[in-house]
Amino acid sequence: MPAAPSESAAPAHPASPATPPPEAVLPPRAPEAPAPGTRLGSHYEHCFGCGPQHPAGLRIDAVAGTGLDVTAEFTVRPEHQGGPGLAHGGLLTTAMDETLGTLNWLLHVPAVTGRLETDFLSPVPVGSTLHLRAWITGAHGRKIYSAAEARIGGPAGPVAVRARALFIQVKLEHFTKHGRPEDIEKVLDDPDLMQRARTFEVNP
Ligand SMILES: CCCCCCCCCCCC(=O)SCCNC(=O)CCNC(=O)[C@H](O)C(C)(C)COP(=O)(O)OP(=O)(O)OC[C@H]1O[C@@H](n2cnc3c(N)ncnc32)[C@H](O)[C@@H]1OP(=O)(O)O
Repeated sequence: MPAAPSESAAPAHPASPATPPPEAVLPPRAPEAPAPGTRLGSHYEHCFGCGPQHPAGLRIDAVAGTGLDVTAEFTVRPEHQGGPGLAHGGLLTTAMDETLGTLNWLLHVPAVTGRLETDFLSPVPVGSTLHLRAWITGAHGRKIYSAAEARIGGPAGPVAVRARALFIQVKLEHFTKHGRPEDIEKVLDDPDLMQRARTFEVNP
């Protein structure tokens, strides 16, 4: 049997791809970014994370912060259970993903989650309101690094969930090329949504 590698052979805290490397910088808030305090609304009405039409969705409606940050609230409903009376962990990860995704509006570039790391620090009972906050920690090339936390009971309550993420900038074609055609067609027929999406059109 080969000898186990010595502990000194591995770094104590291997660098995570979701942690900004030294060459990353904090990007500027885009001139087109919504003003601080603006409700960001839903990017797609059937989105599980933010869509008002989704029957079991999280309906997250984030608010732009003054810097590269957003806040949101999410109340856990019975349809979000994993353990009896408790929020499902994957669903809490979705809440983090959605909140982190709204940071797109502050940089004004479309980006998708490449990597998302979540720490679950305490159980979250059904009926709890999570106070979410997400912020950008750096950017380099097409990579956007960010972090988020969810506190129970109030903006200063105990942290129940923590996350960090690597988003990758994409062109709008990412969505029109890969999505199910009938859903794409409906979106293309929606002038309001397309107008909102086109304001994103940049060259990543
Ligand atoms: C209508 C309005 C809409 C607005 C809609 C907004 C929606 C937000 C919704 C919430 C967010 C989501 O859930 S989004 C849905 C979940 N995510 C996805 O479906 C993404 C699926 N993955 C992909 O499509 C692809 O892998 C991409 C786009 C992420 C990357 O592909 P690519 O474009 O070919 O680029 P690629 O060269 O591979 O990667 C670029 C750089 O990032 C690094 N990189 C890429 N992925 C990773 C990774 N997981 N971990 C580490 N590093 C990574 C690469 O090493 C490379 O580094 P270097 O070589 O440059 O150093």
